[in-house]
Amino acid sequence: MTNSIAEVKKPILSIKDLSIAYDKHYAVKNVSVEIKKNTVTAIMGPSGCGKSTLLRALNRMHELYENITTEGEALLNGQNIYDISPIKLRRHMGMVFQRPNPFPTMSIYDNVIAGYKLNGIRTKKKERDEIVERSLRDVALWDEVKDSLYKKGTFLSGGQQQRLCIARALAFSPEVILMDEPTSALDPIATSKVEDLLVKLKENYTIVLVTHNMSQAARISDYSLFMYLGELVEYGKTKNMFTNPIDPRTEEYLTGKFG
Ligand SMILES: Nc1ncnc2c1ncn2[C@@H]1O[C@H](COP(=O)(O)OP(=O)(O)OP(=O)(O)O)[C@@H](O)[C@H]1O
Repeated sequence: MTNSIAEVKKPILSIKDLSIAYDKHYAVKNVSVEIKKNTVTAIMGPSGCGKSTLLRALNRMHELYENITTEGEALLNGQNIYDISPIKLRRHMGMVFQRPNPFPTMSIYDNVIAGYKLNGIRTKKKERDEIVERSLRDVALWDEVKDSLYKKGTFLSGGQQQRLCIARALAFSPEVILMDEPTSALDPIATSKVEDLLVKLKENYTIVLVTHNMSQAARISDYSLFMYLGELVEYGKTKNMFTNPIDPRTEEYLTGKFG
């Protein structure tokens, strides 16, 4: 069900009849939705409703597992993500996880540039320096770490580590950043910094954010999806969904009746 609003922004990602099953159990069922460019879109819903499964499918993370089947399609700028190699796709669609996970043996600098190194992409030192500075500036971390770039990433606070992981995702200048509860392991101050950052980043990127935190979705997302038992129950402008949900299940969830 879609909130009836004049849609002005262009879709960057079109998900069509996407279903994902673990063995024979469907965790995501026939989801179709268009994610608009330069927005923050929140995926909400009670535990186990398929939020992370849907997000991971967009980055083709399920293919490594034989028991997981994916049906339907997802188009990035009109191109089927299954027609792009996973490595190339991940340059266009970065991923940030729940727990900050900088590579523990690498310096801050090497963490930011890790995607290039791990994929064997050769770059000149000057170019690498520029990518590292740009990415760290984008996450408002440059001033905090510019004098300690060669210290280990794990020396940073939890919130700084998460911003470092976002910088690592930004190093390839992706179009879309997929985020799976990126603030759930952070304290309120670090959470608020990451939220401010996401609102700024949407000027240049499109953000798809799985969150358990309804007030976070209300604060920073432009559009929201509400999922229940693997189905997309409702999609629309966050403001409309929170003030005037269409489906009774959305209303029950938003008013804390379950989840
Ligand atoms: N690797 C897996 N193997 C089998 N079943 C899985 C696997 N991962 C998830 N599931 C099942 O798929 C369903 C959806 O899980 P998923 O993690 O996508 O939900 P979620 O909405 O992200 O939950 P949460 O909010 O608790 O993280 C659940 O029933 C879950 O048990």
